[in-house]
Amino acid sequence: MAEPPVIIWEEEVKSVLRYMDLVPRLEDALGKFSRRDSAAVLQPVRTAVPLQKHSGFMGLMPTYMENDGVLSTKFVCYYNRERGSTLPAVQATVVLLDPELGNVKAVMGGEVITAMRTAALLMAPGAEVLAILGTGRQALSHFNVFTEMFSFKEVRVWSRTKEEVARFVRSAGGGVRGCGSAEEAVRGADVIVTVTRSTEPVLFGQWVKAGAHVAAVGACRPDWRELDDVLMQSAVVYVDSREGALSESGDVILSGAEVFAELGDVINGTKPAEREKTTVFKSLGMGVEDAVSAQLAHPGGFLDHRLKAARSQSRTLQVQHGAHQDDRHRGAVMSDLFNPLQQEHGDWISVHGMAAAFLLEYNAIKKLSNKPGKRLCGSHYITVHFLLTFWLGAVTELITTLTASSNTVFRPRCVRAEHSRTVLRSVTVCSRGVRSGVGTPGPPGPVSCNF
Ligand SMILES: NC(=O)C1=CN([C@@H]2O[C@H](COP(=O)(O)OP(=O)(O)OC[C@H]3O[C@@H](n4cnc5c(N)ncnc54)[C@H](OP(=O)(O)O)[C@@H]3O)[C@@H](O)[C@H]2O)C=CC1
Ligand SMILES: O=C(O)C1=NCCCC1
Repeated sequence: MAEPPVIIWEEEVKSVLRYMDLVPRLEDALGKFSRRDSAAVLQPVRTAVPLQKHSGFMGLMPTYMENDGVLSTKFVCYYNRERGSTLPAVQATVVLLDPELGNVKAVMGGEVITAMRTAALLMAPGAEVLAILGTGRQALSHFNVFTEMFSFKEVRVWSRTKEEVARFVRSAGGGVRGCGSAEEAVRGADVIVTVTRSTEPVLFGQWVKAGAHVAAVGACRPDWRELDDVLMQSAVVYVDSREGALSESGDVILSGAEVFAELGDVINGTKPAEREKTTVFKSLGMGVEDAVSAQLAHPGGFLDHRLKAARSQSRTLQVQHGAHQDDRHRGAVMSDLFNPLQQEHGDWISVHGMAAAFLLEYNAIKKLSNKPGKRLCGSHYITVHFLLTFWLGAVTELITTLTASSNTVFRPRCVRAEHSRTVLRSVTVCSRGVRSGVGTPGPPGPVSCNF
């Protein structure tokens, strides 16, 4: 008999999913999708069931990845809420099934998955000014991932409600300029993200700087728009799915714009990323993105130990978002990369490092004590003890991080840090300064467009 399904709540999904794990899987999934190999990805266009009475629809997003043994569907309810409503626009649930038996293996909250997988597709290396139109849930996830991955000189935000702009600026913790109009936000921006529930254009081509990249995330029905015809017809248009765009995107359908490529085509190298031109990525969201995200968070999957840890500890592990300081990018990438490495591999190396430290200390003290006429005691002992444990602790942590990130036999898969945080804690406190000197690793490769 099949096991009963596991329920994974939003908080747990949030605690296990990280961009560093998600980004390469999304990249792989989008590439597979665009090859149109039905054994790699089978994903029909979303079925939308109108919820007329509530100004919304329920989207069904099934996906089968035969080669990977992943079968899933997302149910997503989207509502065009009344202005000022505090109810969420998107509610989602992802169901993972066993493709052979057909039983449900897991049911998980789909809002974090939706927010993270949507934002993770949009990258913009080298851009200096980011403009976000909209201040809701997607606006925040896009702000988080963009500012984690890239160092913008300026971030501007606009939404039609002044108070919402002020709230967004406050919650972003500084470094964001609230704008009084969409035009003010957009003029001169290198990257523009539209994340509104608008059904009419909010972004006009005449405002958009030549060579800018637009990530258009809202307007997901065939008669809804966020971008005007001028922009759609003058830009090079990328989509996540051609079929999806031609049946669901008002911006594509009503403007008559030509779809140049799917993101997967760029990943596969069959179509170029036209970096010098004005580009639009029209995002609608795909089931395969939810499938790989859910597979990541699923028990028994790649992040199983994080899920177990999150469940067994009263506190949950945190998805690190950038500190709102000048070094936000560096800090966020550092913590995103090093915390998991340390969590996964740190104990084993730290325990050995501490043992080595004590051995060295023992030998040093023995040697000093054996010198004719010398006896090591009192303050001398404390000095030697402090210097050795402090600095060796710091060096141990450095070695931990570097070893865990290497691809050698010194990276045992069985190592899990959750067993003995107490051992790590002292070392971590000692070596915080040393850690920040390890050097900034590059951010994970852009999922896709790399515009
Ligand atoms: N492509 C994808 O994969 C996904 C797309 N989406 C889409 O992203 C968009 C944002 O979703 P989400 O952040 O969850 O929604 P929220 O309700 O949290 O935020 C919506 C934002 O849009 C603004 N807005 C609403 N109506 C208008 C309008 N007529 N003109 C200008 N601004 C408006 C709101 O401003 P105010 O506060 O003033 O109302 C608010 O800032 C939606 O269109 C949704 O369909 C969502 C998930 C995935
Ligand atoms: O892909 C998704 O998930 C969504 N896309 C469009 C709007 C609702 C959620």
